Amino acid sequence: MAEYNRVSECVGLITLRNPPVNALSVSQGIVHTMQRALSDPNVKSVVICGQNGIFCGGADIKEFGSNMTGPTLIQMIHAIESANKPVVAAIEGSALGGGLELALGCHYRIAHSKSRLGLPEVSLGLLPAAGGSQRLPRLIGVPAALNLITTGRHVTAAEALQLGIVDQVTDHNTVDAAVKFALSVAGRSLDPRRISTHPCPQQPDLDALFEEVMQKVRQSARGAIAPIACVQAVRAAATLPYAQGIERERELMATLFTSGQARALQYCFFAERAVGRWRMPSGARWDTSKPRPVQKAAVIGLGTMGRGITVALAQTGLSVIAVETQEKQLMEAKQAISGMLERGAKRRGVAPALDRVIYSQNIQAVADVDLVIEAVFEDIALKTKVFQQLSAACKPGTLLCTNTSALDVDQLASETPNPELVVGMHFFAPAHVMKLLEVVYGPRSSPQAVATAMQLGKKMGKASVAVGNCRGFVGNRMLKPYIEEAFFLLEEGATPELVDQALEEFGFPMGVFRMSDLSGLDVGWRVRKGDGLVEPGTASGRSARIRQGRRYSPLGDLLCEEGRFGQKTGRGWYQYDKPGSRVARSDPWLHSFLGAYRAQHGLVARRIDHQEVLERCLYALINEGFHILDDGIAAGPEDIDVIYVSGYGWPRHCGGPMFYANMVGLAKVLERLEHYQQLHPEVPHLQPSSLLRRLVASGSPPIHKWEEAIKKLHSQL
Ligand SMILES: C/C=C(\C)C(=O)SCCNC(=O)CCNC(=O)[C@H](O)C(C)(C)COP(=O)(O)OP(=O)(O)OC[C@H]1O[C@@H](n2cnc3c(N)ncnc32)[C@H](O)[C@@H]1OP(=O)(O)O
Repeated sequence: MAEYNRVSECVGLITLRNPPVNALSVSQGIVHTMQRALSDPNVKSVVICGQNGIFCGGADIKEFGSNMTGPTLIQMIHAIESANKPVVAAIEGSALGGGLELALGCHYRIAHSKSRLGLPEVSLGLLPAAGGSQRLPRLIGVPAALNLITTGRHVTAAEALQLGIVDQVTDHNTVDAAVKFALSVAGRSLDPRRISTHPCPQQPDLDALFEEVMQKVRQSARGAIAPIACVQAVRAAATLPYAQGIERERELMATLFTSGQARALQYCFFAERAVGRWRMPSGARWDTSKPRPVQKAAVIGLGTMGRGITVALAQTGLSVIAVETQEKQLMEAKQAISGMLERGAKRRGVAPALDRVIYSQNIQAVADVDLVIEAVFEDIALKTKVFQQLSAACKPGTLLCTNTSALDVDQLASETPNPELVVGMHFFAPAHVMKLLEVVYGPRSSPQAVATAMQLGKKMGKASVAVGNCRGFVGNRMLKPYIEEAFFLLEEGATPELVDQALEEFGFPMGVFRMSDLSGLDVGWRVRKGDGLVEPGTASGRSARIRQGRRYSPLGDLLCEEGRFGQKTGRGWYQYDKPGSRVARSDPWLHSFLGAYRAQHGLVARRIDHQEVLERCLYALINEGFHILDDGIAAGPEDIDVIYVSGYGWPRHCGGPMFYANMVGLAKVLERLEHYQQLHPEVPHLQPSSLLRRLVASGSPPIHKWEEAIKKLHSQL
């Protein structure tokens, strides 16, 4: 996996060969090839590069679960650093994690201008434990190293040069430049080039710096342990001799390596890639379905969602026709979209894509686009009308996409002459920022339409997940029982503060009630009204809380009747200084309202602890996830987990709801659902899904075997 050649007569060239990213497999022969180069008297210096334009993507993450043998990365890098001939890293593509650590063990680093470097181990629940946490602060100073190691961000070659990580940046052939450089430094003393022998650059008030960074990291980590261990490791670099620092790095890594969080984060890494390999129940798949090229798109309806989608498309390099029928709204949208494009461009240091967007009041302007995204108000009659107009206005073959969070994609498709061209593209607000996109296929959507929407989503930088058509698709369908349980907990004695605190301690950025205040209580109220669940009046007792044969909490409706829509009205589950304010404060009115409500309904408040909040809200959500898998709406648990981690704030270090269920143990989840179902028989979403029961009965297979197990279980039905 490492090839050795001699070039320019006296330079040993070691090429890492382990496609696709030249990950450092432990069995790799770098040590062996290094020994060859060092023992060859004709070799004066050595260059290490990677094949196919990528230096090295780091340690092989797939190997983390297995028993690893052979020289450790630390030993290998140490051997390189102690070599008595100069070793130069020729960095193209990526030098990440163990890849950058290997480069830091080299005496010099030459990078291509388009390469990117970083220590992203923290995002896998780890720390740079091949000496990276000890060498980087010695090379670039404590503050910069802390920033890179605790965030895991990748830096450009230009920034790496500025920080002092690399010695030279080239626009030309990197290996040639490195070989030339290696020849020029042959014979020079290597002592000043061995980073591990340097002290960390002096830093005034080190304690205050670490305290400040630790506080910041704890706040943003939301329960993740790796960022904290990263700070501790850098602190060791700043305060201890290298050998002791390495020992501290090893201890910290040992704790992280076997933690559930590292497993969860590594699962997320692979799950994000797995969702790109989508498949539909019809048998259509990513690798046999060719996407259509999309150069020109249109967005219909320029409310909040339409504006965000327009910005996302334009920033991806597409020409966009943005349509809004009312002149005033069109002008307002134009101003807002231009502002968003300008701010985005400023952040990314590029020119704003203002001229990529053409504004029109006329739907006929979409005549020659390749794809349309309809983003009008969430009303089936209005969307149907728009779809009919689009079918008449667009050139044959134009893909028609609807941005809906709840409506039936198949029903809309049936209103067009070409239902195979219709898919849902469910964006999340703000659409140019949020990473998630649900691509919703109906029974008649063609594989090509799905492939095109998935590819467009990927180009926009979204985690795009293909899902089947059902009420709420995947994300919102699972959210419903989660929210309902939270309402029931309030009826039984909890407060919004208690529920939110439990969920935020678990790792959600916002608890369910703060989130509801942010998105607006009126949104759910409108949906419940549409479903015929909202009854005006003040009926009391148990029967008033049973609707359509199941337990129902009218608490949200009652708040809406009071005009409490959340942040936008300055009152909701919390109070705010003024409408639009974001700082939620506990509201005594709400507490006395809850007391009066319980009294009116004959409910006696009891003490509810965090564990009950988590079990009832999370297990109800997870249970719906099992229904979704059973129904074939999501092809596998990874699809659900990516949706929850990228769009719903599920803490990444818990891997997503299905991974979490797997980690807690399916039997335990089943037992707790059964327990709560006995206590609340009128709550159908606490009734364990038959798939969960069948998986437990078949011995609770690990998550990577669920898909196979589900296929087997389905074939037995
Ligand atoms: C201690 C720990 C140490 C010392 C470590 O080094 S931990 C690993 C640190 N490295 C990383 O976190 C880098 C992870 N990889 C990436 O960020 C990206 O893959 C990339 C920037 C290197 C390339 O990106 P891109 O071109 O978009 O390609 P993909 O991301 O789709 O990846 C292609 C396939 O390669 C697999 N892959 C990538 N990195 C690794 C790795 N380090 N170990 C094992 N496999 C890796 C990835 O899963 C893709 O596989 P398929 O999905 O195609 O099967």
